Amino acid sequence: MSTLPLSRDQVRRVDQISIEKYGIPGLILMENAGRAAAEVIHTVAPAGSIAILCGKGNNGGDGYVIARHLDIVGRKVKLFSTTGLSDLGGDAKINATIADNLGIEIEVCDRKDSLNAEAILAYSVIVDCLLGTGAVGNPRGRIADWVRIANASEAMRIAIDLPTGLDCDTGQANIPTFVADHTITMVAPKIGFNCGEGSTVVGKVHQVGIGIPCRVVDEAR
Ligand SMILES: NC(=O)C1=CN([C@@H]2O[C@H](COP(=O)(O)OP(=O)(O)OC[C@H]3O[C@@H](n4cnc5c(N)ncnc54)[C@H](O)[C@@H]3O)[C@@H](O)[C@H]2O)[C@@H](O)CC1
Ligand SMILES: [K+]
Repeated sequence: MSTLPLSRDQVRRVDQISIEKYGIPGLILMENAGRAAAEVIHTVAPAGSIAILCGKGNNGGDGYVIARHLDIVGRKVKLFSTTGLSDLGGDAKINATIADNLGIEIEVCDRKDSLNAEAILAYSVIVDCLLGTGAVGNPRGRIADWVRIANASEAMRIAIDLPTGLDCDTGQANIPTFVADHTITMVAPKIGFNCGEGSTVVGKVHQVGIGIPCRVVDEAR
């Protein structure tokens, strides 16, 4: 696995080259990402209930896969999503549908008055699948509200790919930024983890492979 940090554009190019040039379906990459992340979560937080906060992009898609694999190993897990099934798309929708079909609890909070801070605060682990490499600028709307709720909780906080709010390239902590105890990052660490305020919000970084060979990562540099 490559340990050289990647920029936002580079890591997105890695995914694009894998899918378009080498024909690895995005759904397989997401499955590998979610399964690997679930294994790390089960290791660093071997007990306790787990809330997974999902945005509407593929970072949220990872969250539905993570929920399924944690459910398989018997963990109490609940998904909180900013977006209902009918408004999701692509691989995120497929994995949300599977989670829903399996009866994994999903609470959709698509209105300001349905934020449900108490419900989230009841969990001992909070997993941030709100924004990943598709994020631009300060987290907005419900995503910002949930980051603030998570940061105020006493739960163990785990970010998937990168903490929501952290600029992947500059390490600027936008307002608000999820302050993680652990960050489980796909393919390679991101440049922003070690510059700006990055090191103050990523916690312990765990790098996981998602089935992309090193030479594809090199092509994207
Ligand atoms: N096929 C792939 O490309 C893979 C992607 N993966 C995951 O997907 C992530 C990237 O997914 P996406 O490109 O869908 O992007 P994101 O999941 O980061 O989010 C994009 C969505 O967030 C919204 N958004 C952007 N900035 C915002 C802000 N500041 N406040 C509120 N909403 C905002 C956008 O309108 C868009 O709907 C990666 O970080 C990784 O976790 C992994 O599953 C591996 C495979
Ligand atoms: K995230």
